[in-house]
Amino acid sequence: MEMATEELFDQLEFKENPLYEQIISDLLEKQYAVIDSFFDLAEVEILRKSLLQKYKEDNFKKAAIGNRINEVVLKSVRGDAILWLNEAEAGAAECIFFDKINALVDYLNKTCFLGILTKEFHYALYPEGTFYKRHLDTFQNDGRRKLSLVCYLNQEDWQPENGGELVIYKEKGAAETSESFFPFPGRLIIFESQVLEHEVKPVKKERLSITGWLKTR
Ligand SMILES: O=C(O)CCC(=O)C(=O)O
Ligand SMILES: [Fe+2]
Repeated sequence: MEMATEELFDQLEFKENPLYEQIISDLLEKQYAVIDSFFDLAEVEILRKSLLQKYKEDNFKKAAIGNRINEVVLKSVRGDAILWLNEAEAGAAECIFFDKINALVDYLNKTCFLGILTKEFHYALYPEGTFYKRHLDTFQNDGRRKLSLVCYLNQEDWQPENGGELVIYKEKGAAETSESFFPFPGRLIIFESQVLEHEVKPVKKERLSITGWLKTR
C-alpha cells in the first residue's frame, strides 16, 4: 500500500483499548469505575496549578444546587467553589484534560451506543471544613446527565486523615452498601449519574478536582 493510504486505513481501523474496556465492564457490572493514574502526576501538577491560579484570580463562585437557571447556594448541602470550563477557550492545561477525556468519550460512543452528545466540566475546590451531602447528580437538576466523572488534582501526599472521601451508595436488595474512595491525584471516578447516590465527606485540607457530566444532548 502507498503510505498515505496506509495511514488512512490506520485511522479508520478500530483499536481495542484494554483500559477503556475495563472501564466499560466495571460500569456494566457495578455502575461505577475507579481508574487510578488516569492522569499522571505531571499532568495533575499542571492542572492543579491552573486551577489554583484561576482560584487566586477570583474566578470561582460558590457552588449551588438546582439547575443553572434556578440555583441556590446552600452551604449546609455543599461548600465547594467551582469554575465551569469552556472547552472552546481551553488553555494548555485544560487541553491536557479534554484530550484524554475526549478520547474516552469517542471510544464509549463507538462501543457502547451511549449517545453522548454534550459534556460539561467544572473545576472544584473544597475549602477546609466543607463537604457535599449525599445526593444524586440528576436530582432536580438535569435528567440528561448519564455519566458523572470526577478527577482529583490533590498533591501526592494526600493523607487519609485529610478526609474528603467520595462515598458511593449502592442498593443491595433491601440493604444498602457503600464504598469510599480517597481523592488521590490522577484518580478518575466514573459513575451512572441517574443511579448512584454519593457524597463528599468533610475535608480537613483543601481538596481539588475536576467534575463533569457526559450527557445525551
Ligand atoms: O468531588 C467528588 O468526589 C464528587 C463531587 C460531586 O458529587 C458533585 O460535584 O456532584
Ligand atoms: Fe455529585
